[in-house]
Formats: sequence, C-alpha cells, structure tokens
Amino acid sequence: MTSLDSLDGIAMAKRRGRRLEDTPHTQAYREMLAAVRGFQNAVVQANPSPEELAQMTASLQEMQAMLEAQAVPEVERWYGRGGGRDGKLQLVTPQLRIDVVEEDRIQAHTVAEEFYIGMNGAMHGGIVAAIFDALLGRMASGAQGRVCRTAYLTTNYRAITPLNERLDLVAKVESVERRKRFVSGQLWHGDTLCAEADALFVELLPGHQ
Ligand SMILES: CCCCCCCC/C=C\CCCCCCCC(=O)SCCNC(=O)CCNC(=O)[C@H](O)C(C)(C)COP(=O)(O)OP(=O)(O)OC[C@H]1O[C@@H](n2cnc3c(N)ncnc32)[C@H](O)[C@@H]1OP(=O)(O)O
Repeated sequence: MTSLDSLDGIAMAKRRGRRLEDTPHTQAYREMLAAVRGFQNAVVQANPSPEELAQMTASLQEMQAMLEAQAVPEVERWYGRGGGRDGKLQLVTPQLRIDVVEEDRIQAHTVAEEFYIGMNGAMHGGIVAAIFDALLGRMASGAQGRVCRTAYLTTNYRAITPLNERLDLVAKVESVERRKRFVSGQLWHGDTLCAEADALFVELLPGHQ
C-alpha cells in the first residue's frame, strides 16, 4: 500500500493526529528523526571532499534500503503523528512549539535551522508559508480536532525571517461560516513583523479524501 491508497480523510486525520505513544521503540524513532534534522542542517552547510562524498553516498544508499524494507502504509506510520511538547514528528518545517491554545487564538514559537535557508540568511519563503499552513490549520481544527483542508493561504512577506533565532507566532480565528473557517496569523522576530497570512480552511465531510 502506498500513500496513493487513501482512506476517508476524517478517519485518516483522526488516526494520524493522535500523539504517538511513548515506548523505547518510538523514542528511538524520535531520536532518529532528530538525527535526520541535524544531518539536513549539516548537508546544506558543507562542501565535502570527493572521498567523503563517495563514502556518504554509499552510507545513505544503505540506510535508504533499510528504511525501504520497513515501509508501512500511511495509516500506520509514525511520521507526521503528534509528538507532544516538541510538536509533530515531521521534517517539512522547523519544529513548532505551541505555548498557548485557546478556542480562537494560538500562540507558538519556533527556531528555524540552517536547512530552511532561502538566501542571504533569510528563511525560504515557501517554508514561511508552510509554517502558516501548519499553524493556521491547527487553529482551524480547534479543540474538537475538526478535520479541515486549506482552501487558500495568502502570505505577505514584510521583512526577512531570520534563521537560528526565536520566532514568535500567533494565529486567530477571524470568522466562521458553516464549514468555512477564516483564520489569520503573524510571524514575529522580536518587535519586527516578518510575515502575516490569512487563510480559509474548509471542514471535510464524511467520504471526502
Ligand atoms: C503550531 C502548529 C503545530 C503543529 C501541529 C500539531 C497538531 C496538528 C493537528 C492538526 C493540524 C493540521 C494542520 C494541517 C494543515 C494542513 C492542511 C493542508 O495543507 S491540506 C492540503 C492543501 N489543501 C488541499 O489539498 C485542498 C484541496 N481542495 C479541496 O480538497 C476542496 O476544494 C475543499 C475541501 C477545500 C473544499 O471542497 P468541498 O467540496 O468540501 O467544498 P466546496 O463546496 O467546494 O466549498 C465549501 C465552501 O468553501 C468555499 N471555498 C472553497 N474553496 C474556496 C477558495 N479557494 N476560496 C474561497 N472560497 C472557497 C466554497 O465557495 C463554499 O462556500 P459556501 O459554503 O458555498 O459559502
């Protein structure tokens, strides 16, 4: 089964949204994912020698084969599950840490590592948008864990978003109309507004992918 073999969207989200239970086995998976993050950060910063590159490529191919031999259907995967205090187990964005959750407002923070660079010390704009998608999606899902999809997301880039520095995030629900949740968010570096976004999330109906 591949990720193309999809389930009902609500059933999938309910299963994947749950926090991954803590066992020595899942703890080892968390540590592996943290090592991948460290690796990604090192990759973007290094110009290795030809010998080092050949050695690393061979090691990576070996690790890839180990992972491929253990592949499971999406519904069973640990990747993308809730990870508790450290945010979701994922690599797409920097880890988002939620500090305050209210029914119509969320406060969170993050520090983006070197891997998320665009150019000249600024975060890649697509990553800024991905952070808003995750944060505003979490806002739209609310305390009941409604299953929503992004209908649109508009990001305005006001100042460069720095790497390796604390960034503060806020999200709020602007209005609700039937299945539609209009939400907005801001990303701050200290007193500087780096980016802001507004988005529409639509709650899925049973049977929707
Ligand atoms: C700090 C954070 C911490 C981390 C997290 C921890 C825990 C996390 C837990 C949980 C968070 C989850 C976070 C994830 C978030 C990521 C979500 C994504 O990225 S989803 C992938 C990208 N989006 C798609 O692929 C959608 C593709 N589009 C669709 O599937 C459909 O178009 C959909 C579902 C959006 C709507 O389709 P229909 O068939 O259900 O409904 P129709 O009738 O078309 O629309 C309903 C209403 O919405 C309006 N509408 C739809 N699209 C619109 C648009 N683009 N603009 C304006 N209005 C639109 C329509 O006009 C209609 O309005 P009227 O009720 O008639 O008033």
